[in-house]
Amino acid sequence: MKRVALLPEGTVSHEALDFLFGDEPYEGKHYKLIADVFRSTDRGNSNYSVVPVENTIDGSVSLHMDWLIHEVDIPMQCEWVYPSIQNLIGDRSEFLNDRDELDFTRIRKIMSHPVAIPQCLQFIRTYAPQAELESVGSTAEAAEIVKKNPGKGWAAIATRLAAQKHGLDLMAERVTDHDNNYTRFVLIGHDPIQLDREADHIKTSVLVTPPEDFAGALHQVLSAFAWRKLNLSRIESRPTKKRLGNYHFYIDVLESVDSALLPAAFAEIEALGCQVRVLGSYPCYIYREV
Ligand SMILES: O=C(O)C(=O)C[C@]1(C(=O)O)C=C[C@@H](O)C=C1
Repeated sequence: MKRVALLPEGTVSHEALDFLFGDEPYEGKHYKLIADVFRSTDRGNSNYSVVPVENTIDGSVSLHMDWLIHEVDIPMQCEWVYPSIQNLIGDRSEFLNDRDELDFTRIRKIMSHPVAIPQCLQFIRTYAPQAELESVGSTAEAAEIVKKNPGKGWAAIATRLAAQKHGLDLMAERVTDHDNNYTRFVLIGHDPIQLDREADHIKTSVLVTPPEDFAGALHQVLSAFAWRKLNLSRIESRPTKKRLGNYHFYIDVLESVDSALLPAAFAEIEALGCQVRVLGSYPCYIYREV
């Protein structure tokens, strides 16, 4: 059975992995910190790691992108998109007013994952503007901390699954600023994965590093894709971390690396003096409501 490293039980990552695997059994290896999720596959303790890379509201998860680029060299084997449904959870009896109604202005602190808090900022500013905000390793860890600290006026932004697991109340459901809130996940591992579902498309992720002080670098790199009519679905600049103002271009192309066009585009980019590192060429699955 495949061993899959991921954040704790009850996280969005956990819900998303269950969706991806469907009826296919897997052994989940849960870690509190994303760093350990990466290390697990890197050290051979797991076959795959689940990595959230982008969110509709908060954008790129830069910490995770940087782990992919700088800390490990593990290929991406598939990508999928899954809804990030966040809720305000806690012990409702702590937040009742004299009329026995929930009053979120009584909340002292709201905890969650640093990517989940910005997804719910309008809700927090409207209903609990006084609450201190604290980031922890995952949405499920926030729920666990709230459960272990009764009577302190703490609440968590987390999944329905985390509320169930930790015996907390769903005080407000679906509190993200937009309903269309999705997270893009990638599964990284050394072996390709076969899943019993049809891919929506194939994508190749590549990291292009231009030489220093290369005028027009981005324009020339993009033109190698453009004139071949290769469709890019994402492009980001990430710091090389070597010198301020030096960047890698992280690029997603909607094409397989096995096509004739893509290797030719890479050869053209290399001929410009840029380094090209393929991070993976993999199937993508889009979530559909059942
Ligand atoms: O904390 C969780 O529940 C996670 O699975 C992590 C994570 C992320 O890292 O982006 C995943 C999706 C959510 O949008 C918020 C947090």
